Amino acid sequence: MIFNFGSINIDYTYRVPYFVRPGETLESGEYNIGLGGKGVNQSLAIARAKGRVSHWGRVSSIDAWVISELESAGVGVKDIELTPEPSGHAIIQIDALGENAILLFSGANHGFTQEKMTALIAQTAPGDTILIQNECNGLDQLIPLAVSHGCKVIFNSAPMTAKVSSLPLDQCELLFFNRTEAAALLEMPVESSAADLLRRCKKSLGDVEVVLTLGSEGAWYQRSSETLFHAALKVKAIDTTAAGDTFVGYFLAARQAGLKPSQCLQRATAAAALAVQKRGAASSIPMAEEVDGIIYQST
Ligand SMILES: OC[C@H]1O[C@H](O)[C@H](O)[C@@H]1O
Repeated sequence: MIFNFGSINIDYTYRVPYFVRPGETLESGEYNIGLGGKGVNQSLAIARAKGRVSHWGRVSSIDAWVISELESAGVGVKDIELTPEPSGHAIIQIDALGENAILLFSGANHGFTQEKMTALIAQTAPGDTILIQNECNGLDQLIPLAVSHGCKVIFNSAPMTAKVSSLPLDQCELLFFNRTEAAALLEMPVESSAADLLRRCKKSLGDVEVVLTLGSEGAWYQRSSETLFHAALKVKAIDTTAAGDTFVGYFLAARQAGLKPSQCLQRATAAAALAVQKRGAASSIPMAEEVDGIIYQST
């Protein structure tokens, strides 16, 4: 079982010709409300990939429908708390190239107490996996707590903020970064090559496993002296929202099923290629059969 300590957001998505500029009022011709949040997207991706996942989260009681939606997708929901605070939400602009710009309101995602985190970790067993992104509060407490309980911590540093550099990342088992996140954390130029970023990761984080995602280029996996690359499938992106989350979820479900890192990369890149061809966050995450199909066609 993967326990995902993750955000739950309501996404308000607007298609725009370009991202709105300071002082400008820009009209959007298309608008959609849907389920999102990096945490929820990753839980759904694990479940759609046929992995076993239980979501730890907080959402407003007004948005209790989220729980039914996750449950019917196969995500464990018993530790999702309904709150009096407003849910986290995101205002997402999608431009003509399918790229996104996201404004985030944390809401209930930032209401975890130390007591609650201790209770969540207390129900795990040594060897369990805890997945974390950077949209909930308390990570500086949760990571050491999970590690001291014998859990394996997997961290996706999205969205990147200054606090990530103060987290005990060397205590994690596996880290997912994109190029911008890795460069910020390692204090390197964003134009740095993947090889340089990975070399610096090894120097700073030792033998922690690292997956470096490079969007339409592909993704790297590194562990000790083993380094692997898998190229992305060439597709036309219409909406890149949640592609990174889809990648993380599919990679972890494949790992949970005992596949080799090269196969985890293959499934994750195929799933992300499908996700960018659909609109929305949670709604764009493919089912395992679609991923099987695209892998079959491309080999
Ligand atoms: O990664 C995509 C997600 O980022 C933000 O958290 C939005 O909620 C969106 O669903």
